Amino acid sequence: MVHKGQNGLFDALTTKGTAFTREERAELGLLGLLPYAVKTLDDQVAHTYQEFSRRRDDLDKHIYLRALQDRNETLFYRLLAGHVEEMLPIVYTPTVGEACERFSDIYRRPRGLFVAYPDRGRLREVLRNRPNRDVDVIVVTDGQRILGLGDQGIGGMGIPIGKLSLYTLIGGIDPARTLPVVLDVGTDNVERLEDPNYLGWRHRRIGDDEYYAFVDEFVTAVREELPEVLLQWEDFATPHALPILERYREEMLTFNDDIQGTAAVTLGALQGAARVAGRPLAEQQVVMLGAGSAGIGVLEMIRQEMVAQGLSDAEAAERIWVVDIDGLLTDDRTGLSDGQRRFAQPAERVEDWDGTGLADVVHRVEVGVLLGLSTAAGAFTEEIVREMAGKTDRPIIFPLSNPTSRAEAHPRELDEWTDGRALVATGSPFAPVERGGKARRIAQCNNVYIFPAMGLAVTAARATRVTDEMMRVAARTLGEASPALADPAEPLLPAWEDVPEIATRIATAVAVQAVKDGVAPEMSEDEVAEAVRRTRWTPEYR
Ligand SMILES: NC(=O)c1ccc[n+]([C@@H]2O[C@H](COP(=O)([O-])OP(=O)(O)OC[C@H]3O[C@@H](n4cnc5c(N)ncnc54)[C@H](O)[C@@H]3O)[C@@H](O)[C@H]2O)c1
Ligand SMILES: O=C(O)C[C@H](O)C(=O)O
Ligand SMILES: [Mn+2]
Repeated sequence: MVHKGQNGLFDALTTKGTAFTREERAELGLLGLLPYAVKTLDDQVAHTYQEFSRRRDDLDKHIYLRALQDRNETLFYRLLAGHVEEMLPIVYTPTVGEACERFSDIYRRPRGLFVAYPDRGRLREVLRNRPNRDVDVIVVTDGQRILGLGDQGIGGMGIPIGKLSLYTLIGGIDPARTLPVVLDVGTDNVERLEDPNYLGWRHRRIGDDEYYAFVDEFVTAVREELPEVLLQWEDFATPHALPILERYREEMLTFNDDIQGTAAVTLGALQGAARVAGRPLAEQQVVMLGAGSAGIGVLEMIRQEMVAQGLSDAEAAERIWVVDIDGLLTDDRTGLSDGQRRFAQPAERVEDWDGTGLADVVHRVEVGVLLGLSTAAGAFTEEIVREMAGKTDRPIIFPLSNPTSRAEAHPRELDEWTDGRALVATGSPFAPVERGGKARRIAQCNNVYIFPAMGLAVTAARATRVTDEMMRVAARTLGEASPALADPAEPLLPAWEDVPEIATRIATAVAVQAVKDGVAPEMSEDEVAEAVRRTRWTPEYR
């Protein structure tokens, strides 16, 4: 619906700005409110691209695009769609990390919901005030673990905004049906607390009892106001992430992207890598640096895959080695969570080792797959990588920590230290690596390959739960689209221009699985495909 007059001009979801025709201007009471010239959407795209290109640094570019999004969403998405590879790192990782750190400084206009602890008891009212009535997808964070940048308090809001932009760009979710949310439960980031510009509740983070009660009030309000919405949890600190997921996942349509989305994309990328390496996952020794919710989530899915390939639970666990800040996870360690304990090696297996750091593990184990979800920049050192490369023909090495400044290794180094034999995927985007005069694109193993498709799937299928099997199907469908399957010299994951198409494929397969799992109304495969097609929103003036 297009509003009349000034209001219509400033409604970002429906405005056409200078593209309102003479007739529309007359009909909508806009005569005189716009400069005379009438532009087309394509003219506007060309113009905004030119302006975008004039911004000096990436944060300026981010600010420019965010302002455009607040002004004219159709134009924003049309511009993005034509320049995905160039603009993804601007609206999303890594630049969104900086935008979160500087959120209060660069703040211009509100977007979504700021759900603050002092408003507890009134969250139903807060939810009712939401800017968009009908919502398909909520992304919510509490800002405590923003990428590998730690606690950003309210600044974490940049992440739900960025992720939802990709739900639309890649998954075709109507931007009028998205809702970014930040739970403002204080911050322990002293820099933010002392910053006069800080826009959040200036308070230390609340204790766990108050915290879980507040999350519960929020979830209750969401379920009352938007009973069918997909609620995606994002960038919660590990001690809260899994308890929250387990508390709500059987009761409503919800998933945790850092745990489940990351696992699915990693498994997808490993599918291509294992094929090129000529060795199935179940025959690999896997080493993970980092035992947070992301790392453990990935390993859970890897173990399930190894079991699907014929191993017992125990045999799979034997092949998985997890190293955290205190060294290898072993069963004599205290203070491990249940999730971590499932991957703890028997202490006697390592009793004659000199140490249990990453270098020791790589030295002792015939490691074929090395994964990093640790935030430990540079932790995959030359010595470690060279040692691993001596043990296997095609070492599979994924430095997955974000943003770029937290990556466990640079792909150029991995290429050099392994004479080009390493099969690499990174969490953040990196420039192509040159070898023998040829530039090779580096796959970005980031949950952005999964969550937009998941949103499209559950929206189209009207699913009521996100099952593990739906996540596995997403991983498998992505894995089958790996360019490396056809040509081992190609990247492990599809190119960005193909990703919206592949998201449709993933969404269709996931929606079919939702029906099979009994968490979506009965539909034939054709009906599912048609529902997915119909759900997809495209940026054009209507
Ligand atoms: N590529 C993706 O799609 C993706 C998805 C989710 C998370 N991530 C990234 O993964 C990282 C971790 O996320 P998380 O939520 O699990 O974080 P977390 O802080 O809970 O976990 C970090 C883990 O790494 C360990 N660690 C930290 N420093 C270390 C060091 N120097 N040596 C060895 N181990 C060390 C910690 O002990 C902990 O087990 C973040 O950088 C995040 O951006 C990437
Ligand atoms: O946000 C990203 O780029 C991926 C992931 O969700 C992360 O937390 O690092
Ligand atoms: Mn995340």
